[in-house]
Amino acid sequence: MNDDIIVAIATSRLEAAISIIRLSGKDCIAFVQEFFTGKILNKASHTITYGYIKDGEQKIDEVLVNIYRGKRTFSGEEMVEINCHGGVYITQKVLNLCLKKGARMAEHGEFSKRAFLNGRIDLSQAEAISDLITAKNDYATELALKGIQGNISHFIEDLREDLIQIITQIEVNIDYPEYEDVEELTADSLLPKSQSLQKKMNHIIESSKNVHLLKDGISTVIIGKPNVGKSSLLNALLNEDKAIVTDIAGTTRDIVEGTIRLDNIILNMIDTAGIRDTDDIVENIGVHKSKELIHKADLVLLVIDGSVPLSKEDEELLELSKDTQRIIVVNKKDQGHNIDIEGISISARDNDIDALIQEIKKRFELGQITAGQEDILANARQIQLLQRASESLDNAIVAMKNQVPTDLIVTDLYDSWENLKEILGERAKEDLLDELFKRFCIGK
Ligand SMILES: Nc1nc2c(c(=O)[nH]1)N(C=O)[C@@H](CNc1ccc(C(=O)N[C@@H](CCC(=O)O)C(=O)O)cc1)CN2
Ligand SMILES: Nc1nc2c(ncn2[C@@H]2O[C@H](COP(=O)(O)OP(=O)(O)OP(=O)(O)O)[C@@H](O)[C@H]2O)c(=O)[nH]1
Ligand SMILES: [Mg+2]
Repeated sequence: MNDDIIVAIATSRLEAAISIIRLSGKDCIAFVQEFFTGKILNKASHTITYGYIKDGEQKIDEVLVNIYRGKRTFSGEEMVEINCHGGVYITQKVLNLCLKKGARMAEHGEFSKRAFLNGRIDLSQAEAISDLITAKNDYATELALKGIQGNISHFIEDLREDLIQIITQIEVNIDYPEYEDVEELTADSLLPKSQSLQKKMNHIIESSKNVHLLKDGISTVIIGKPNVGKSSLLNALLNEDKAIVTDIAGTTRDIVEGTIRLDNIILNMIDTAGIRDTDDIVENIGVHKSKELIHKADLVLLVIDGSVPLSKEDEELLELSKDTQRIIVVNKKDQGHNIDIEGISISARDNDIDALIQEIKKRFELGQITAGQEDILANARQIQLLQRASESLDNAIVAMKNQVPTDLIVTDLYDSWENLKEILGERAKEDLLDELFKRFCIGK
């Protein structure tokens, strides 16, 4: 099955100057030679040849063809790229010809999947390729590029190296209890090594936790009692009249969303229904949703009307959001503030929101994450596996402290080992791979 020649349009499917049609699989150079006038059969790898794509005697397009001989290619097997004219129709025509001649349409991410299956890259590198394509800011691109170069692979390998040393020390002792050079195997000698390894793991887990903020943006919910100016704030941040603003309390019923970029920070904002006790059924559903969102969000903007004294509803919201990452926004500054609370003063109506923007930037100085910190995981899958590795190691540590027989300790250590392997996809099952590569785009 892996001998199939797969084909896909590898460029944007819009009208453009040039499109690349990418093929991968055994003997795909000979395959393309059948309908290409340039001579590529005996050309060296990584060369470009000019000619025409022909369907029988019929010229289809004037093209350049790149050939890549296995295994040193993107997919780790023989590849061809046809650079045709970038019209939507002409590109489709060349693709259809490849299909007619016997290639099959590539699935999402199948070129990268082959690169993985052919051993050219590991799973963390494959994920990084996908991340680079979907990256929306500099942090995300830098992180993804490091991942492609094997940054994650390397520090996971280092953890594995530490772990295997501990395991070996125990195994050698089990197998050759009389062997003289074996470091004396007491909990005293294994424990410090295991603890320092666990510390390394936990450090990586901690520093990786904010990565989703940087890659996917900060989910930001705007809450407050009715009429304080939540929708006005959303509109001011978005710089457009997206949400309806009126002086009627209870204007926003359902959530309104919008995304802005503050330098490299992406805010995915949600404007909610003002929170109050109400008999209106529709409004009540909105209020319920707003309360739920408070605990799901990465950032809560609690809006308070500063022109009037703090009300019971404000107090409730202050209490409800007190354990979240929260900014108290005191609105209607233009009317003069008549309130005693620490917060950021703004006037949403007059677009006077700079202080708030500065505060958000200060709270999320995400640049630090990539600048200083080298060892960072890229996604929830990887973090979860490292967490499991750390938990298994913890079991082993507890066992060591309790002088449990070493052959039992080894079982936990192997568990830890397996989880580390899975981060790089070494144990990944077929269905997991399918699931992962489905998220890639066609042609990647
Ligand atoms: N035309 C074209 N442009 C492209 C790609 C491509 O496949 N084709 N890429 C695809 O995404 C990216 C570049 N990434 C690539 C990664 C590895 C190899 C590759 O051939 N690797 C071999 C040989 C490396 C070498 O010669 O040193 C290897 O690693 O063994 C090629 C492209 C972006 N631009
Ligand atoms: N003076 C003044 N009025 C404001 C300011 N921001 C909003 N308003 C007014 O306050 C009223 C309510 O604004 P909205 O943005 O609809 O308030 P909301 O919090 O979304 O209200 P609900 O959706 O009903 O919960 C409108 O009349 C706005 O023009 C401000 O900074 N200063
Ligand atoms: Mg509103």
